[in-house]
Amino acid sequence: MRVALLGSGVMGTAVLASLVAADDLRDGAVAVLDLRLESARSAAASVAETAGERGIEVEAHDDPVAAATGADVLVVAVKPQHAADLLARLGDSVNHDALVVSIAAGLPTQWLAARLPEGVGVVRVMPNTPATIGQGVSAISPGAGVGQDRLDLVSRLFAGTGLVVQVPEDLQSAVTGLSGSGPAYVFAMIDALAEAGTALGLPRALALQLASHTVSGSGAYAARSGQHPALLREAVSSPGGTTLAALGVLDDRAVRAAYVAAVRAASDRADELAAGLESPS
Ligand SMILES: NC(=O)C1=CN([C@@H]2O[C@H](COP(=O)(O)OP(=O)(O)OC[C@H]3O[C@@H](n4cnc5c(N)ncnc54)[C@H](O)[C@@H]3O)[C@@H](O)[C@H]2O)C=CC1
Ligand SMILES: O=C(O)[C@@H]1CCC=N1
Repeated sequence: MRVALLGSGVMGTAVLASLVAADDLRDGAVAVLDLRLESARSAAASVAETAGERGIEVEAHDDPVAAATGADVLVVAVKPQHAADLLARLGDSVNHDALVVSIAAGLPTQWLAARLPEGVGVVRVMPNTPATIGQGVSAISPGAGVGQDRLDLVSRLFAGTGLVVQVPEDLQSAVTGLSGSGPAYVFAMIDALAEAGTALGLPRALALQLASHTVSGSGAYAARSGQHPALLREAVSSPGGTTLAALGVLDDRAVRAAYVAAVRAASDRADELAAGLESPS
């Protein structure tokens, strides 16, 4: 199998690590494309060892046609605003039986399909940055005419990013608002908690360690325990104790409502990105 990874920024590089870990790629090839050849080279270098062990050839390109030619699967990993330009540059280099997988926020499969040769299947995926350490979550949605076999292939190719779930495409903006952008909300929380600890006299490095492990441990506990988070929160909150004093402050400052509004704002922005797209000329 030959895969073309189109865009080797933050997410493209994380997806590349997952691609080279997939059994479907054994003895295959990945062409990594970026306008900035240095970026493509550095992404390729980041997986060189694993790729070498698995007989996968990884090439760096700055020419879209050279990268896309002969690819069975093409992964679009440029910013949504750059996708039209990228697809136009691919010209006739995309095989009619190829599968295009887009991780770009907001871009509908129909919009992508309209810019690709007839018959090319499109799958939309929304990963998140913890994919970099294989602990992300990727939501996948098939476009028109994409069957279960090709969806299963995409699940395998993204398995190295972490959990893979399937959602109808009309839920992709909601997914983007929650898990796609979500790591940023959590990192902002870690930063704030660590700063608070430092202000209370903890050494900065220790405060950061305590904050990030509290978040990762709580996330793993919530995911694995099967208990509702309200019950887990209650188990921390002794009557008349320290936790309820803190939760009272968060309630006074409407932190819960702020999270709800933040996720909605991100989801609305994904819809806006889609609404702002031009029709193919
Ligand atoms: N960063 C994140 O947390 C997530 C990003 N995404 C999506 O992933 C996509 C990529 O995002 P990032 O990796 O964060 O962006 P990035 O800016 O880090 O990477 C994009 C790369 O595409 C390259 N590029 C731009 N135009 C190109 C073209 N015409 N041909 C070849 N290369 C081109 C740029 O040089 C850059 O290296 C976006 O569509 C974003 O919506 C999805 C989920 C999470
Ligand atoms: O901020 C963005 O637009 C991208 C999509 C999801 C996370 N980052």
